[in-house]
Amino acid sequence: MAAPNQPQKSTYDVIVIGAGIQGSFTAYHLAQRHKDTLLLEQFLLPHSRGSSHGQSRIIRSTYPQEYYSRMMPESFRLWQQLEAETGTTLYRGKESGGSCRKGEQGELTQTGLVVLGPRGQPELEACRRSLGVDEVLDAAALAQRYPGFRLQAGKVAVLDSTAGVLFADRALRTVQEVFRRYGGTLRDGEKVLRIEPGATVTVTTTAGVYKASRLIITAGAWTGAFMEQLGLRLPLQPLRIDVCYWREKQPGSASLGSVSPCFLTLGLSQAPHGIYGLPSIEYPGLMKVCHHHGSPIDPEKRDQAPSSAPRPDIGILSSFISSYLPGLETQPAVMETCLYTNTPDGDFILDRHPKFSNIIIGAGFSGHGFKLAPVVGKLLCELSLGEEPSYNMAHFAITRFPGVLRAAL
Ligand SMILES: Cc1cc2nc3c(=O)[nH]c(=O)nc-3n(C[C@H](O)[C@H](O)[C@H](O)COP(=O)(O)OP(=O)(O)OC[C@H]3O[C@@H](n4cnc5c(N)ncnc54)[C@H](O)[C@@H]3O)c2cc1C
Ligand SMILES: O=C(O)[C@@H]1CCCC=N1
Repeated sequence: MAAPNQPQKSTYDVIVIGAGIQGSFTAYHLAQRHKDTLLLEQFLLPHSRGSSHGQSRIIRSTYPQEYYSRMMPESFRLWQQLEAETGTTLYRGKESGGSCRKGEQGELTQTGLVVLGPRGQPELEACRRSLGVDEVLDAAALAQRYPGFRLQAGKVAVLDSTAGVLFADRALRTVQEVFRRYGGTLRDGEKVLRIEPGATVTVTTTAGVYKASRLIITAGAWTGAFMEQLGLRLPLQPLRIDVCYWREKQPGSASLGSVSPCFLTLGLSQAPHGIYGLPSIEYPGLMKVCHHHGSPIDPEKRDQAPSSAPRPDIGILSSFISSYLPGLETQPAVMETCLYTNTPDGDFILDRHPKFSNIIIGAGFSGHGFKLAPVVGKLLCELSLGEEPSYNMAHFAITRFPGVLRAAL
């Protein structure tokens, strides 16, 4: 809020639209580099209407695609740097300390992560290679290590012992605090209504008009609508995700609550999009197990789905749980909602607008962007400052989608 009788500042070096984890980390990098930065958020913070809310997200080194696994060491380092800068614990994993400790969040465990799938499945093999390990665990080896899991015939597990759980809400709050500490301006409860491109970009919100020589759009599930305004039809599909928490049949008996690893599946015929799970943080005794997919949704209407609407995800999860996690009940005890914004290939969009090179887009995080937000923010910052990005950006380019450019120009 500007002081009474003082005109509100309206000109910045850079404006970032959307204070989810991607916009907040982008703004953090810009402010750290002494750019006068305005971060705009439509909702009052904190809010639970986008993709970055909730207590937990998986962080892992392993990825089937090497262009993501190559970014993970830097991402781990930047998360640790933020922890050190603020004296805040942001995740529980091997690097951040021992195996079991009592903290604000209760009894937490160094989790690790197992990737489950058919023996020899190409993406599972790529995950194994990304970790530089030879070993795969069969059913007996996995059960010995993690008694809650029952691997089905022909399936194996690859262990990523670097993996852990990020405390998502706390991470978001922390990065925004540091952004402000570096001199950045965060205005929440202020929705962007219009963008006028040009050498100086003009941004009109519900509360004011701002100008900057650079603009970054990280508006999550709302990004597609902005892009239409700017002559681009990006293939972004918002999905409504059922976030499900499952109770142990006998509390403590299945070693699933707080002491299980994270997991994700690849190449299971019963769940081609994948299923993933995390030990309990938000609800003691419940395990978070979700389908890596959901139903198409307009983000403005996310809460209008009738409670009687079919929930195919629950059937897929129940069947997976009865086979692989038999210590859990087969109906969820708690269900919440979150949004993914998917691209057709599941890769992010991190690029300049093809016509307006001072407008940068960070979108399409396809349900796996949180862990990489420190690096994504750095890349979006570099793109906006006209610098050579630190990583090869070919997989994140807008031009990989035919037809998008023609619509723009
Ligand atoms: C259930 C679930 C589980 C996940 N699990 C993992 C995981 O384990 N590991 C992992 O790495 N990733 C995970 N992800 C993915 C990760 O959370 C997302 O990729 C990430 O949060 C996307 O952040 P974002 O900043 O792009 O979007 P958002 O958080 O949605 O931020 C966009 C912001 O822009 C604002 N905005 C939009 N329009 C306007 C406007 N007109 N004016 C001003 N502001 C505007 C929105 O209000 C919103 O706050 C998961 C996602 C979900 C939903
Ligand atoms: O990115 C992650 O680790 C999670 C689990 C796998 C699917 C998506 N999100």
